[in-house]
Amino acid sequence: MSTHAPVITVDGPSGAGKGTLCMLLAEKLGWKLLDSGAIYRVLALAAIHHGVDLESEDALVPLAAHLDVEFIAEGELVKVILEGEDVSGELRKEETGMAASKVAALPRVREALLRRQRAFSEAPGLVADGRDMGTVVFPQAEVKIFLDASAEERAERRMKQLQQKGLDVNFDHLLKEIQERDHRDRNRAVAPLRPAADALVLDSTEMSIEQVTEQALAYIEQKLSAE
Ligand SMILES: Nc1ncnc2c1ncn2[C@@H]1O[C@H](COP(=O)(O)OP(=O)(O)OP(=O)(O)O)[C@@H](O)[C@H]1O
Ligand SMILES: Nc1ccn([C@@H]2O[C@H](COP(=O)(O)O)[C@@H](O)[C@H]2O)c(=O)n1
Repeated sequence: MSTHAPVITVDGPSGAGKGTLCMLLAEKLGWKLLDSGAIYRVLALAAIHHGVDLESEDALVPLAAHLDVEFIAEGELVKVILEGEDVSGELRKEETGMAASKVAALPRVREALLRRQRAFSEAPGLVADGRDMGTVVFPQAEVKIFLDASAEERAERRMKQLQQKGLDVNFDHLLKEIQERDHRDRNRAVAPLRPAADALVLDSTEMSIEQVTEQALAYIEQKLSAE
């Protein structure tokens, strides 16, 4: 007998705060967490390591279908092992995000990664972070949130995040990269970034992490108690 596990989806553009919110929600609810962006990032890294063209759908599909990756939770951090190698640092780089958005635009690549993402759903529940969690991967999700923020605010947040890691970054360059990735993610032919029709849209431009979490939790409580 299969047991139904509830799903909360959080979609939105890069730097809107999805990862931060999803981690807090998963911790608070004691639910599993899916960082679907990490899967696209791992695929992009596998392609780069094997010298595979990021636009060659024929070469990327078998790589996606046989990705040898392990996500190991270590407290608040997740160690990512690709083909036996720790790629956690490389995974979070801006250029890896850009490469991920190129492979993510290919329809058969997305198809090849669908089952792997759906397999994360298990009791007592799943919090899923991505671009198409509420529209394609978990259309039946009990709660859907679309977290947004202006591109300028997202570039500002990313700049602070990278500066905290000791990196020297340029705001205009970051903003341009964010806008380019937004454009690719929003305009691709398959699973474009957009809110599901039944999602709560939260614009976090002028909200703190605490305010976003509070509003999300209130909405989740309301939706789950109405089930
Ligand atoms: N409401 C907020 N106000 C200010 N800073 C925020 C807010 N939400 C998140 N941040 C900060 O912004 C940065 C980016 O957040 P996060 O990584 O959660 O975004 P994301 O949407 O998951 O991005 P990506 O899709 O690229 O992984 C982090 O440093 C985080 O602490
Ligand atoms: N459900 C998803 C998740 C991610 N992507 C693509 O991967 C890129 C990297 O995602 P991050 O959340 O880790 O920044 C992103 O720009 C998308 O192109 C996706 O298509 N679908």
